[in-house]
Amino acid sequence: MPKQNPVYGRVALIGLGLIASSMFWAIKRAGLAGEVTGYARSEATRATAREIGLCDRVCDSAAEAAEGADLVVLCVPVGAMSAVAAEIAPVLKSGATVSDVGSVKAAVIAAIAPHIPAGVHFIPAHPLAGTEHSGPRSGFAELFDNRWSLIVPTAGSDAAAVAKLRGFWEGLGANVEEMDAEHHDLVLAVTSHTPHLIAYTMVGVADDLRRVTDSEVIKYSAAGFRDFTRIAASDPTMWRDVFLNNKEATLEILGRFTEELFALQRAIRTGDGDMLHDYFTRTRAIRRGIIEAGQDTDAPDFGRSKAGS
Ligand SMILES: NC(=O)C1=CN([C@@H]2O[C@H](COP(=O)(O)OP(=O)(O)OC[C@H]3O[C@@H](n4cnc5c(N)ncnc54)[C@H](O)[C@@H]3O)[C@@H](O)[C@H]2O)C=CC1
Ligand SMILES: O=C(O)C(=O)Cc1ccc(O)cc1
Repeated sequence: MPKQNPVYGRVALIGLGLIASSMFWAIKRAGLAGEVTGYARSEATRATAREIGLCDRVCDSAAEAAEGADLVVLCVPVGAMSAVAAEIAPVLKSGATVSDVGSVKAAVIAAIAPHIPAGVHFIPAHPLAGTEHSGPRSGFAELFDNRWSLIVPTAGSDAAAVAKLRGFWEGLGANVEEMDAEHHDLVLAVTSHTPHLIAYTMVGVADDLRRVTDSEVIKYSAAGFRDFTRIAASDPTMWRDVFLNNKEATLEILGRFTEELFALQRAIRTGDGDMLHDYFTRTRAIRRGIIEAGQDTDAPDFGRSKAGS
């Protein structure tokens, strides 16, 4: 029997993929809403949602799902946010909150904000939790447990509405912090966006090489490369939109990455073992710092016990 602790009367989830389906199961787990409506663009996704009981009511348009909702969460790829916001704008009820879960914030705010009518709160958010899977069957209630969810209030955001959204995300299991959009986009460019691009590149290089080495790249792939392939299996539409909409920060970090890579390349070519050793010692300390701060819930135990050696 789920706990009953409703924060909103009705919640509408637009775009029924990994994040929305995880939100739905977590909402039900904690009883955070009286009713959850949902909409996805494709008929097949709506049919799947109805089949698996994803949402109390699956609607045939975004406007139908959003009408009368107290909280509307846009869970579509970043590039689709503007069109969805325009579609729901006329039916939003006064006092409602519109939020989103997009991986980029400045561009998403610019895309959504112009459509938000007076009397409706707009409070962007971004859960830092996900997997390489997508679609309505990929979600699970525990996705946000003990993960960060960043709330990015816009100019003039209503404090009570922000506090309510914070309580909602905490009810979903997340730890909540507030951050401004530009800072968010730079931090995410370092911690998520550029690493994804590097994983895509590495798997692409291996794929080119596979033509030379036949199937050995797959057969003998070690843990590091397997991690890259997991990340590189992420949804192409979502990640295309992330890079097109967090251009400046990603290019800035990619520029720095390239400089470091050239420095390491030079050290290898010139046989500068000290440089390589110093560099890897510094990066190992960063990893250990993350584990000691308890910020890597997936880290195996040996990571902690060896941290002082
Ligand atoms: N996948 C991840 O690890 C994370 C994703 N995000 C963000 O969450 C959002 C959703 O991502 P996922 O749930 O992973 O994607 P997903 O691909 O699993 O689901 C997206 C859903 O939106 C629907 N959709 C696409 N365009 C639409 C439109 N114009 N109108 C209505 N529905 C539309 C798709 O049919 C699909 O059901 C994205 O903005 C992404 O940047 C945030 C945190 C983590
Ligand atoms: O699966 C992974 O490794 C992730 O990095 C998950 C993720 C992907 C996109 C986000 O905006 C936030 C988290």
